[in-house]
Amino acid sequence: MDRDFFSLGGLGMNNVVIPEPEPEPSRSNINQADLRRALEEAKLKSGKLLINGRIEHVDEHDLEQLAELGHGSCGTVTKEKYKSLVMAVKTMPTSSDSYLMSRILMDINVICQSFDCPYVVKCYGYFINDNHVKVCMEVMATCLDRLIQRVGPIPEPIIGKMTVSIINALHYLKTRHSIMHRDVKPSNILLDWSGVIKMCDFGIAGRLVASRALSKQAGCPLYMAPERVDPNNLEAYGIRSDVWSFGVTLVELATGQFPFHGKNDMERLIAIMRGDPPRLSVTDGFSPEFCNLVEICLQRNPENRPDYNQILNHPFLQYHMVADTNVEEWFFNVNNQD
Ligand SMILES: Nc1ncnc2c1ncn2[C@@H]1O[C@H](COP(=O)(O)OP(=O)(O)OP(=O)(O)O)[C@@H](O)[C@H]1O
Repeated sequence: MDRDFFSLGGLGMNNVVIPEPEPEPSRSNINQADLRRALEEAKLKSGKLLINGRIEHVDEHDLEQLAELGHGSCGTVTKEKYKSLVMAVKTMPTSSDSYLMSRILMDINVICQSFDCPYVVKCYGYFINDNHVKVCMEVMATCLDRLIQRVGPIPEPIIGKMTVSIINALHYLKTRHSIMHRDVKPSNILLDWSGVIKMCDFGIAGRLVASRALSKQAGCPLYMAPERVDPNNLEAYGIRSDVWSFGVTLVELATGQFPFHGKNDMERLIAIMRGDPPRLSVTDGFSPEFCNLVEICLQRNPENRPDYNQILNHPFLQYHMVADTNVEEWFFNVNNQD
């Protein structure tokens, strides 16, 4: 590792406040001076890639584009090569919109500062210019959203291993950086060819103040906890809202389907606010421990949901932490069955 790397605070921005991404109607709350300072700070580290433990100064034009990997609401992800290193590069247009810019800077900052967490996708560095921001990450094989679209429900032992990684990532973000992810869903969980699971996409992560976050609307509404969807609830919310999104994700992985039904998103949101939370059943072949974990995470009252320490100590996690499950082999087999 480059000697100066840790003293520089990794590639993240440690000395500035990044205004929290707050979608409409609170856009005007974004502090423009903080945003400018964060952007200037980020530009100082633009073009520095951490490769094999050393920082290299790289010209983005030396990256060779190989293939498209996917796209989301903020930009496109492509497979690109620099010398012999193949990376996943997320390109997002630089925006005069403060909300979008704070989202981009938050994403960069969290991913760069989390370089010491094995459950967060690794970042090599980034490029920022007046037109776009390119974040260079390790290449993963797929996100879990695409995986279930292709293979359907995922076997419980594989979900067990995924659960251990997801909760460790969320616990790390909370305890080390005092942030909550706020967008936990299958498309933000990635799997590599050796069966390693990591979280990505920290654009709308929220800083926790006294264990609570304030901006309400950030995140994909369909995975949001009822207390975040409810327009009449103006209370701040805590990590237990991410625990709900994690519970919804578990049911989707186990059944292969998004668990709230309706003809459109509005009907699905009403089902989230008013309907019974989804459950798994032992009669469908799931273990009692798995059914119980889903049940306690999908409690309508956030105070009845467990925190990360309680989830890490839950019998389902305790079992799968040490279980001899070969995710790599399972993934190899599903890739080669058709
Ligand atoms: N490091 C990576 N390696 C391989 N594929 C990736 C990587 N990061 C992202 N992808 C792919 O690119 C897609 C788009 O990612 P991105 O983070 O931009 O958006 P998203 O999370 O899918 O959607 P949204 O931004 O709307 O939440 C992902 O769904 C995933 O399939």
